[in-house]
Amino acid sequence: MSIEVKNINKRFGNFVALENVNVSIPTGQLTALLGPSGGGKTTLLRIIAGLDTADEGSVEIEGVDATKLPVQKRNVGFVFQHYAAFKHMSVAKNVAFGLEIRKQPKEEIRRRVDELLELVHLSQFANRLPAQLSGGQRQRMALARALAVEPTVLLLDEPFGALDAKVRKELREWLRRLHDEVHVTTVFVTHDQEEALEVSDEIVVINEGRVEQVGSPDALYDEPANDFVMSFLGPTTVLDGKLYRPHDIEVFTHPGIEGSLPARIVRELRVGFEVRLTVELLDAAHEEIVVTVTRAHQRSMGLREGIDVWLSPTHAAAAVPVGGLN
Ligand SMILES: Nc1ncnc2c1ncn2[C@@H]1O[C@H](COP(=O)(O)OP(=O)(O)OP(=O)(O)O)[C@@H](O)[C@H]1O
Repeated sequence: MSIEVKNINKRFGNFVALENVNVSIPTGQLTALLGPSGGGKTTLLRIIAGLDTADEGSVEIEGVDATKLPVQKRNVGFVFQHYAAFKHMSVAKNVAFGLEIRKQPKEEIRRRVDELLELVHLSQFANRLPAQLSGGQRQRMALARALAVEPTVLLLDEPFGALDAKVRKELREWLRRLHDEVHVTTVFVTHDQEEALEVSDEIVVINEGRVEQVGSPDALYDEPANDFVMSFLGPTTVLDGKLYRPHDIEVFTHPGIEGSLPARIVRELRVGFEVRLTVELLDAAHEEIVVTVTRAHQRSMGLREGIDVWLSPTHAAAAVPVGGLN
């Protein structure tokens, strides 16, 4: 393991920001800290970096107890949402900065900067000033600068958070490919579940200062530990006291499927290729649930407002009890 976080507790006054947090972050992987705003992700990242100290607990980096080590001695690289570049220095100089203060030979620095700029696809902008770059290019420069000193771990706090949705999506694909090339142990904070599912090898879900679940994107999606994790990863609906994903509920236009529940379609809403059907159960409680089907499926089955249907979760559906166990 590259980073071992053990029994971390952190309070700000009376407020508990992290409670008994234990996380093992594997070497060479891309790990996401995922969770809602205010959950404690940044606080945990800052404690790993040495920018903040925990009240209790320890942090080990590559087998070394780093709990009391100052930030400069941890050999970590960071990139934050708003990256503070040296405005008067060229892109190449910004990337070279960490190497120059370490007094590396000039030729070696030039070679390394060229290599890094190529890695982040900024070679043609080497002589520009940071203000002459787009937001996405600036974040790529920040990554090159953080990688220059060959950190043991790279810590990214919502590095693409301030960018528009399209650039964000491009950069997350780029980050994945970059990581496949350099394999540096990377921890990145995000509140965007799609970003975490798409980019990471491992996800740590953090909510209200506690770790809710740790696992691969597939494990989290297929076997969410509880209703919080399941609903944080995407839309859900309640059927028979359990939480399901709306596309995991099958709709039949005839009765007779064992365990299926009679219902009536009360609304339909088309969103792109899918159709969200609001369906009212024909029981005493008249609960409304949401089912999604493809447009083609809706057409072929004639699923329209007002018709009676029968509902049954698919066999492979992930399901957790509502208000389920942690
Ligand atoms: N220096 C501080 N003093 C007091 N409270 C703080 C301090 N830093 C963080 N907090 C509180 O600790 C909680 C966790 O904050 P943190 O920034 O770690 O959350 P987060 O999960 O990273 O959220 P976001 O995605 O919004 O950045 C928040 O309620 C925040 O207000």
